[in-house]
Amino acid sequence: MDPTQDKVIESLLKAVSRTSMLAEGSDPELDATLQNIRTNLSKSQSPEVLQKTLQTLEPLVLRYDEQRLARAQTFRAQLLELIDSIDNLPDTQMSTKAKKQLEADIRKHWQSVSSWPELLAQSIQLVTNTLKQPPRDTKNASLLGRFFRRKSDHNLAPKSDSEIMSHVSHTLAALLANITLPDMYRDQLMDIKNALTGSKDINHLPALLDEVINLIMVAVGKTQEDLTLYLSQLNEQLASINASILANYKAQRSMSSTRKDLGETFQKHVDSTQTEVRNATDLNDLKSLIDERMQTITEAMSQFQDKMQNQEKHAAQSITQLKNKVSRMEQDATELRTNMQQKIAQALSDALTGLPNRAAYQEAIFPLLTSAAQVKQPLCVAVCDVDHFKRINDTWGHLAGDKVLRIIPRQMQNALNKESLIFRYGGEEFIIIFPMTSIDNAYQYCEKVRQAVENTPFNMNGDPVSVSISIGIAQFDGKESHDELFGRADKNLYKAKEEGRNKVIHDN
Ligand SMILES: Nc1nc2c(ncn2[C@@H]2O[C@H](COP(=O)(O)OP(=O)(O)OP(=O)(O)O)[C@@H](O)[C@H]2O)c(=O)[nH]1
Repeated sequence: MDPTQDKVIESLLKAVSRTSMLAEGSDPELDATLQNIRTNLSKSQSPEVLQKTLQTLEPLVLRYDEQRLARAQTFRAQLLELIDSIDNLPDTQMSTKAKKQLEADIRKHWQSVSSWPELLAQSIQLVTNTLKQPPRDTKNASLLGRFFRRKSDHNLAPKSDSEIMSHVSHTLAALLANITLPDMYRDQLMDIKNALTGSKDINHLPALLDEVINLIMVAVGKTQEDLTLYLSQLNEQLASINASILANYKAQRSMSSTRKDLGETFQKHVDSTQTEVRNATDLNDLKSLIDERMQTITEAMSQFQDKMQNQEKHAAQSITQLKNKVSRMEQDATELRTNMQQKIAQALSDALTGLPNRAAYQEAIFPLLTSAAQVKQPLCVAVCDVDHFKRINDTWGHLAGDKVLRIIPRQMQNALNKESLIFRYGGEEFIIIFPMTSIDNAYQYCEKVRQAVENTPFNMNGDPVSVSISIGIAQFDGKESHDELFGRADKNLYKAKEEGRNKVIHDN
């Protein structure tokens, strides 16, 4: 084959293989097929094998779409039920206009997964506004009491906080059950569910709802939609590229058969000329015979040249088309990658403190543990928890609590070196990873952090307030699981709390 074509096809196959990697992670069977495509591409460049593999991709993409539709239908039903159940509560007045508008939005956008977080946020907003309205006739009914008494239950006693939270937890769990979450979010999801069922304080509800929305946005938001769209485009592109490869192979075959035809035509003329020259008796006859033969050969040559020129032109055009397709695919892949990176960055950072969040911690810790074990270098994990934080909230309000949570990481950063990684693990809990650091050094850094927080003059409504944190540290032993390591650090944090707080404790 022509070396230029070889190169084009090679870079094409590379692009196909690279772009198929981007679609990974959305469906296990799809993953398996994409893996299969990559294996086939690396083993063989035969268009037949490529075509066969591509045919298996299409039904999987279609199935993925069907599943997405079913999930969206359930999501729509759950959302409408949530709104109706709040509208049917006693003593509540949901704005008819807002309700109608929201229902219209749901009807319009329910199929677009990227609109789910927005629809959910709007629903929560409507619910909150409705519940904030003063009761129509029962002035003294509590917010929660109103939340869970049906309009027909006017004379019944308000339900307890735990019943209310269990109702909320049920509705949100049903919503969460309809989204596919990657494995790394499993713990976070479990924590949200536990918090919903475990907490009796209505003040926690907005933060938990935020987390639910965030989780939905992270897990099935725009990224998934981009991915689905991209998968169908990828499928089309792969099919058309495959067709171009086949056409090129055919053109190659046809060019070599044209050359063969010319060779045969020459041979035939040479053979018959030789015989006729041998049998010729007259010089003039011989001269005109040779003239005639030369004429025929010149015509055959010029026909051959025309045919070859056409075929070469055709081949050059199809190579240009192939090149364009490859560069379009590469461009799409780059855009998608940038888009995904932005989404991932958003999903991995905590809105209040700007620190990397719990999901970011999960992503960071496992590779660090693997490499610490491989290169036999120490690594420590510290779990930090603000002392009596509930008191700060209860005394000066949640906004003051939030301010403390924003200031503490800055103090931590000042006390630590560049290599240490700080995460907001949740609530008033922070994690520090100390790569390549022994327990003694990690302890010294944590002591600095503890002192920095203790010496920070926090100011609440003009009053100076002292805040402290307790820290538990553990050093990775090179073999244990992450849970074991984390468990030891957490146990040390617990000891620090038990021993009076404002302390750093590590394993001996
Ligand atoms: N302001 C604010 N408070 C939060 C946030 N996340 C969690 N909290 C509160 O943090 C408090 C944590 O309280 P607890 O777990 O009882 O612990 P604590 O009061 O810090 O006591 P110890 O840990 O035993 O020292 C709860 O009141 C939560 O409502 C947040 O983002 N902002």
